[in-house]
Amino acid sequence: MTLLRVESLQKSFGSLNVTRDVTLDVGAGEKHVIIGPNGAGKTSLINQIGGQMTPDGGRVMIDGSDVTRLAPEQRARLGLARTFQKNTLFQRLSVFENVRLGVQARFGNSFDLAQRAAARTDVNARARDVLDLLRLTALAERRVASISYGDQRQLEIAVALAGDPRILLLDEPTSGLSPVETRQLIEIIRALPSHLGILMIEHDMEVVFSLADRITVLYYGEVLASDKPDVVAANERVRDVYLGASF
Ligand SMILES: Nc1ncnc2c1ncn2[C@@H]1O[C@H](COP(=O)(O)OP(=O)(O)OP(=O)(O)O)[C@@H](O)[C@H]1O
Repeated sequence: MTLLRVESLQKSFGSLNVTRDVTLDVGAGEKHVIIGPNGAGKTSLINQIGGQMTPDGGRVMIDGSDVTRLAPEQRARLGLARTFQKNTLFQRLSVFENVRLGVQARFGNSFDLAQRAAARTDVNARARDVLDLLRLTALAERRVASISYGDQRQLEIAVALAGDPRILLLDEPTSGLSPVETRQLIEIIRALPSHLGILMIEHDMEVVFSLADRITVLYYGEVLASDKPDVVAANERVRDVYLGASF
């Protein structure tokens, strides 16, 4: 089942075409990885899907609904969540409080006043479950500023997952991580709920090929290939312009 579909997306900054007729989709349970050289337009694409950037043409569909003109919060209500390249955590709050805010951002206002006490229990329970999923339970009471950079990157994913999304966009989740932290994150991403559709940007080829069900290669804003990992790895143009001789 297709959860996310991008159709003929176009975006230019003056004469620079950062997104050129990009079409791709992400199904339930699929891990779809976007690769491409620096400046290929990967983050611009994710920003248009997340609603942080408005495309000039084409459509973004979530579960069949056209969300191209919707604000990020409205897309979040339809089940889309994302992380950013830069850290967006509240450094002075605890790990637990950050995740709880993530739960409240999605569900907080919809709880009935008379159900406040029960709702608080639900929010806390949900936050605890998400911390568990991301293996952060032992750090729950620590202030974010006091935990490692690698744990903060995991926490960003926890916050994104707090609202129980159906589609998760990850912008270079392993950037800046050590090899050990990277391997741990691969395991965590593998163990995320099986119904979740994931679209992620990644540079580390070990991560790409150990996680991806499908790979889309962007080159100067255009889709060069979009297929299963072995097919993409064997694609001559992809090897010429990006992967090189080692793959
Ligand atoms: N708001 C903007 N205004 C003008 N140019 C922009 C803007 N955002 C991005 N660009 C340009 O669009 C091109 C694509 O940038 P983008 O960040 O999407 O690429 P990327 O593939 O994510 O790169 P990287 O791998 O380095 O993160 C770059 O040349 C960038 O300078």
